[in-house]
Formats: sequence, structure tokens, C-alpha cells
Amino acid sequence: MATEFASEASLKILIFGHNGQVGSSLVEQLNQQDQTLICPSRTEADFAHPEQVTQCIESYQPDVIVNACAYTAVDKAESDQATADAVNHLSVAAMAQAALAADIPVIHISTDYVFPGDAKQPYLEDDATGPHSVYGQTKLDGDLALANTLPKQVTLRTSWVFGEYGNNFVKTMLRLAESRDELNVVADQHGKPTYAGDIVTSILAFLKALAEQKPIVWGTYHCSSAGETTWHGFAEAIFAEAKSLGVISKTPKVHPIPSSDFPTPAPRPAYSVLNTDKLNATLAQPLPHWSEGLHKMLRHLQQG
Ligand SMILES: NC(=O)C1=CN([C@@H]2O[C@H](COP(=O)(O)OP(=O)(O)OC[C@H]3O[C@@H](n4cnc5c(N)ncnc54)[C@H](OP(=O)(O)O)[C@@H]3O)[C@@H](O)[C@H]2O)C=CC1
Ligand SMILES: Cc1cn([C@H]2C[C@H](O)[C@@H](COP(=O)(O)OP(=O)(O)O[C@H]3O[C@@H](C)C(=O)[C@@H](O)[C@H]3O)O2)c(=O)[nH]c1=O
Repeated sequence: MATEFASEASLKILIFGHNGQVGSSLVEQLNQQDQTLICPSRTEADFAHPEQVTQCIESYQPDVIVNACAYTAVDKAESDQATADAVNHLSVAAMAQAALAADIPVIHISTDYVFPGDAKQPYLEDDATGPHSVYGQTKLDGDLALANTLPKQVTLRTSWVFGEYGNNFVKTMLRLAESRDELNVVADQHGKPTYAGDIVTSILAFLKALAEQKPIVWGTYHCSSAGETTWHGFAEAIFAEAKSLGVISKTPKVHPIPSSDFPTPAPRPAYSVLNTDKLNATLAQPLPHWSEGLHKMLRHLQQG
């Protein structure tokens, strides 16, 4: 997929969450192009204080905002609702107001955890939401505030993100492999692992259209790598690929368990597979299978 911008097309891009999994990967890709990036530190724009987000947008006057910032500690959010709400909801609402006032678009990232998880087939963009966790509810509240305020917005709803940078399930599994011979992993939660690089490909496609003044269909898109599995299936794939690439020397035995045997403060959806047909049509091809992203990530770790 061509993600190079036309040489004359240049944007001043304000990126929130530039140190996260998606943000780091986005900055890495954009640094290879002739774009002006603004990556405010947490001290400059602390999302626990929405007024700082407003001030930051007003002072930098970007052409576009990419919001990859979020309170992503799903279990911790259950006992830290006020901070999760400030970061995931109130700051996004403030961002939407500031973007509207400045007439600039926002590309925002959201989550499969906005869905209740009782579907039997992949969720479409307009299917009813109904989060069961504080994280999912605060993300949904932020998404709605943005969509109801700002006409020029793209929300990319993604799922089970992993990549080279930051923390994720793949890194947790690799760490556990060092110390454990056996692991229990839930086998009754179904979703789509998504490589951060694939989300970046999608973000770049929208930025490129913006820079080249091509028409954009604003709104919500489901943005996950191809393929679906369970956390247990994902863990088994991680260990098989990591062993074959020599990232780990031994593979633990992975026992499939029901969610009831792995109690967590926040309930996770039993089924959060996202239907990505709308985005596939926009990008003119589907994102790659998650196993390709897993291979890329593990190769990167292997090469140090
Ligand atoms: N991780 C996942 O599995 C999934 C993520 N998503 C969504 O994708 C997006 C990107 O997620 P991901 O890259 O994984 O997130 P990360 O947790 O890797 O990164 C989050 C980013 O937000 C920043 N941040 C958190 N709190 C604050 C704060 N109070 N003030 C300023 N910055 C803050 C972090 O800064 P710092 O580095 O300083 O901590 C970090 O840069 C989010 O919207 C998330 O909800 C959707 C589905 C799955
Ligand atoms: C570490 C571990 C987890 N699990 C289970 C717990 C949980 O049900 C599932 C996933 O665990 P994690 O806590 O790593 O993942 P979790 O924080 O639920 O991941 C979510 O993050 C947020 C930000 C999102 O938006 C979601 O799309 C999703 O990626 O695996 C096991 O069964 N065994 C284990 O050893």
C-alpha cells in the first residue's frame, strides 16, 4: 500500500500519545517523510487535565491532530475511573471543541472494548455498543463526544494491539516464557490481534488524502489486522513464531482455560471481532493477517 506523501504535500501534524505503541510506530513512519511533527510531552499536555489539551492545540495551530493517547490500563481503570474518564473522555471532548474552533480534523483511535461482546458475527461500525468495563465506557464517551462535535473526524476502532514499542500481550507472553513451563490462557474470548504498523498504515492513508486534498469520508472505521483468534490461540502462535525465530529457547505449555478461571477486575468481551470491510474498501486492500505483523515484530526484537 503506497503511503508516501506527494512531494508537495506537507502537513503540520500534532500527535498525542507519541510514546505509545501506535504513536511510536506512527512517528517512526512519518519521520521518513517531509512532514512537520509536533509531539507534546506529558508535562505539556497532561490528558488528566483537559484544559492543557485545549491550550496545546491553540498554541501549536496544527493542520491535523492524531490522537493515539489513552488510558489503556484496562484493570486499573476500574479503580481509577476519574483519571480514565479525564484521559479517554473529557480530554477528547476538549480536543473536539478546540479542533472545531480551529477548523482542523482529528484522527482518533478507539477500541473493540466498546462492544458488549455477545455478538455471533463480526461487529459492524454502526452496531450497538455497550461496554462492560470502565476503560470501554470512557473510550466510548470520548468517541461520542468527538463524533457529535466535530464533523471532520476519523475514528479508527482497533483491537488487541501489539507491536515493537510499548507494552502488549506479546511482550507479556515472551516475559512469562522465561520463567514458566506452563501457562493458563483464556480460550473463550475471541478477537483480532492487530499489529500497530497496520494501524499506522491506515492513519497514513487518511493523512495522505488530507495532505493531497483528496476527498475523505469522515466517520468511524473498524481497523484491525486480518484474521481472528482467541488469546489462547494468539499465545500459542506467539510461542511457535518466537521459538522458530530463536527469540525464546523453550516454549511453555499453554493450557486453554475459561475466563471464569482467570478473574480480572475488568470483564473483557467474549467476542469482539471487528468487521473491517468498510476500511478495506477505503484502503483498496485489506490489512495483512496478524501473523505477518507478529513475524515482523519478533524479527525486530530478534535483531535488537
Ligand atoms: N493497546 C491495545 O491493545 C489497544 C489500544 N487501542 C487504542 O489505541 C490507541 C493507542 O493505544 P496504545 O498505543 O496501545 O497505547 P499505549 O498505552 O501504548 O500508549 C498510550 C499513550 O498515551 C499516553 N498517555 C497516557 N496517559 C496520559 C496522560 N495523562 N497525559 C498524556 N499522555 C498520556 C502515554 O504516555 P506515556 O508514554 O507518557 O505513558 C502513551 O504515549 C488508544 O486510543 C487505545 O485506546 C485500541 C484497541 C486495543
Ligand atoms: C497475562 C495473561 C492474560 N490472560 C488473559 C486476560 C485477558 O482476558 C486476556 C488479555 O489480557 P491483557 O490484560 O494482556 O489484555 P487487555 O488489557 O485486556 O487488552 C486490551 O487492551 C485494551 C487497551 C484494548 O483496547 C483491547 O483491545 C485489548 O487489547 O488474556 C490469560 O488468560 N493468561 C495470562 O497469563
